[in-house]
Amino acid sequence: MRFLKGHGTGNDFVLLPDLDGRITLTPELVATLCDRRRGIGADGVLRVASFDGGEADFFMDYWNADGSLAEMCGNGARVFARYLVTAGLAAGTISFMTRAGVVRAVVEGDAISVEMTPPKVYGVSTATLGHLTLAGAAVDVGNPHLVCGLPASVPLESLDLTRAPEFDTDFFPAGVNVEFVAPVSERHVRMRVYERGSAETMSCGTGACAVAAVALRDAGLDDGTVSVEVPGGQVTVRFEGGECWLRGPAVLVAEGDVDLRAIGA
Ligand SMILES: N[C@@H](CCC[C@H](N)C(=O)O)C(=O)O
Repeated sequence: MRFLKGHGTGNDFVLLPDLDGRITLTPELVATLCDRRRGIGADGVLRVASFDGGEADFFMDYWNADGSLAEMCGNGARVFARYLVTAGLAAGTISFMTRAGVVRAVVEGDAISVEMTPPKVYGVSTATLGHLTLAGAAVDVGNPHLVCGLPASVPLESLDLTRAPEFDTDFFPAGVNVEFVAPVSERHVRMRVYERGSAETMSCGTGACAVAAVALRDAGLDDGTVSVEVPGGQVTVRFEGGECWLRGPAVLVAEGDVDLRAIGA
């Protein structure tokens, strides 16, 4: 099976070109491909499929590393756009379908901007990590997020994210991505994330949008740009006139063929 590997600020993906619809993905196949020892290794899989609906020519079929489906992946969308342009399948402003609706992407040199579902801050819940329980803002970015601000006494680097944070499953019946945030200034934050279905990742685009939305809300602003530092680099999130744009680097690093029998799929 032909694949490419790409990442956006260290959030990495196996891309499977499948414009003729020959690939049948299963949770087991996705989990095997994403296995960092037995497979290729990635935080998720992006199947590049055709779309026939008029609004877009392509469908971003995103799967988390554990084989679960998610509505949206912001970094994945940037890597998906990088693939379409590199493969000569699209140029200029690119539109493609996701499970959260149509997405527009614009290539700006090394960076790619993607128009995201405008984040909706809709409630308050908690996450528990060991002995630390934190209140957080629930944010919908097409997929669910819980944005937890850290007290100044708890350094971001000190968190043990090798284990999943506990959360209120009545509040988030479909699971949640949990962001831990340390402010740098009003419009500059640092974050780490524990992703639903992928564990700790180096970056999360929808998570950055959720965190930026909470930062702007806390500053009493509707519009503005927030810089979000993640372990894998930096992205920016711009809110303007009701739109939300995620911008950051997206690169393809390899391509090849994976032997499905050898990886036990
Ligand atoms: N890394 C992604 C988010 C991927 C989906 C997430 N794990 C979920 O289950 O909602 C991003 O860049 O947005």
